[in-house]
Amino acid sequence: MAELEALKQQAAVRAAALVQSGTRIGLGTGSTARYAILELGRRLAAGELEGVMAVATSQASEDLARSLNIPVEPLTPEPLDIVIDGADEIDPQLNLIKGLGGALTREKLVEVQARRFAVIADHTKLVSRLGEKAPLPIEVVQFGVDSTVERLRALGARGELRRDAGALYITDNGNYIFHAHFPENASLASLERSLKGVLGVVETGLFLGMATVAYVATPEGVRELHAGA
Ligand SMILES: O=C[C@H](O)[C@H](O)[C@H](O)COP(=O)(O)O
Repeated sequence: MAELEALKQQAAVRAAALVQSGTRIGLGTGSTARYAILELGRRLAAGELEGVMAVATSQASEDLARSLNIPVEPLTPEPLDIVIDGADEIDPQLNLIKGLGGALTREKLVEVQARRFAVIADHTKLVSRLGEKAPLPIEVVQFGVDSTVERLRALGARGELRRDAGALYITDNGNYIFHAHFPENASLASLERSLKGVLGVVETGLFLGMATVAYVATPEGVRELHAGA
């Protein structure tokens, strides 16, 4: 476990080194993104970086950034120079499953505006096919959730609403999360289109064609991955 934490940190530090003074950055969410935020805070405090502005993908990341004196602003239509975030699964095309930390909607809203979206992870997140290990988190509105879940099941989804310590998990946006499994042969693009068409679905954790680079830490070092390479 301690070894995986060290790997996450190595990937995060590598990506945080890409951030330059005076740029607009997006801060991801989760245990790996947390290391990147800590490293950015360290670089700012050390005077290696100045004049950066950040947009956070969750309240937790915003709170951490503020505690490190990283200036945080709301998301505006202005592009972000770089966004650094973790992932739950990464396929060879750098398509991702994200959202096991519950932040998928804000993450997608921020990452779609990134000039560069750097994914950071340890090697256990690499898969040959999305859905191999992780469920797909789907954010759904609370009102009428049983009806929305029924519509998801009609599309072939198996799974359950996420619960933490017995209670339904509520996102920063006040919604629930459904953790879904789909048949192995589902095409990712058509699955995404179908899910986005389901009444009651706010957003899915499929991040297709969005990542520009991935830094994946292995016991042999940090690998820099590009789509299809
Ligand atoms: O909602 C959470 C995010 O998508 C995370 O980036 C993702 O779950 C990976 O988190 P971790 O780095 O903790 O494995």
